Amino acid sequence: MQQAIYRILDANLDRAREGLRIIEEWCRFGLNNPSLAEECKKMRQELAVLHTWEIRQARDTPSDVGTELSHPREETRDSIESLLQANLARIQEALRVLEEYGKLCLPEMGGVCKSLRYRVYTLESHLLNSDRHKKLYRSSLYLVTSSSENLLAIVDDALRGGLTLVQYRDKSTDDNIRLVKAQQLCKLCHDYGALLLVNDRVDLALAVDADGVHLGQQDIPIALAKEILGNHKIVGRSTTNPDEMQNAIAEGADYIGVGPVYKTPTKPGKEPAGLEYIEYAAQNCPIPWFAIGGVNLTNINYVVAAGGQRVAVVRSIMESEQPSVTVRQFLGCLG
Ligand SMILES: Cc1ncc(COP(=O)(O)OP(=O)(O)O)c(N)n1
Ligand SMILES: Cc1nc(C(=O)O)sc1CCOP(=O)(O)O
Ligand SMILES: [Mg+2]
Repeated sequence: MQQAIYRILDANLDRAREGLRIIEEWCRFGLNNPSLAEECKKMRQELAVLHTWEIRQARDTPSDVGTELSHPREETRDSIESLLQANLARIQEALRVLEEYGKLCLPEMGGVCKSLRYRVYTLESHLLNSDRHKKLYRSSLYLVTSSSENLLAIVDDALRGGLTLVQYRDKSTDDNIRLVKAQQLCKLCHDYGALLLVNDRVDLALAVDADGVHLGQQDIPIALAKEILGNHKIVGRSTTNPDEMQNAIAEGADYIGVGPVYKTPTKPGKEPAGLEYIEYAAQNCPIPWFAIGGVNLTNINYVVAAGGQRVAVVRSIMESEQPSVTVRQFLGCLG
């Protein structure tokens, strides 16, 4: 019995690791995307740790009745997409098997493989999904809104300046008005081909068919938000330190907020994480991340020097006399 389970684990650890290597090669040589390639490599390494001597010892290839079995569809691939799709599915299947059989004898394997499966879903979104994730990748400036009578006019002007990512953040308005504003913002952003995410509220994001939601540390699990919104939508998470970053990645976040970089009245009482955390993110974060908190046109060069390539701002744009000009200036600094 134990021997049979170890053989299953051995075969599926191999499948998952091979599948990841195939995806990694495309990220590295096809997309020239070092962060996605690094994420694949990290996942392979985590699986390698689980692939212990005892499990490898159980291998018995000559008596494996499955080595000759292959589906005709595995013999040909008609595009890179179908190759990626097939291998991502293979990795997900293998991780599911590892999760289930691992529970019988190696309890820690279940948890690790579950988290890896979420990360593979995120990888899949970045590689295959819609324009939405590509737009997220390409966005270097993220406007997080604050309450304003001129909300739509400010966002409109900022979009004219080239902004491609907006978060509707409104902590105090009544829900019936919030719903209307979220609808209006969603339409406005989509008219410009930009993305709209809703802060905190998965229900509002669902109701207006927004592109996703931004969740804080106290909000619901990312997997649940994706169950509600669909895996094709974007879910982001705020982080203030490396542990929160690693948890968000393990949970399958599509992007994270990294901050506060500086003390900011927009988020009173939240101690700055500083440029050190930006440097950490630059070295360690494989998914898109946005430096947030007190970032403006005067200090953005420090953020960029620390490795920040994307920033999220509230006041710098919401309080600007000319949002479109400010957007262009930010985009100029972010290259
Ligand atoms: C891009 C981005 N990063 C961080 C936050 C902050 O989220 P949270 O910690 O949930 O705080 P509130 O914004 O809800 O007050 C964010 N909104 N966006
Ligand atoms: C909404 C928010 N979240 C932060 C975090 O660090 O999680 S800092 C922040 C406020 C950012 O506003 P401004 O650009 O006006 O300083
Ligand atoms: Mg929040």
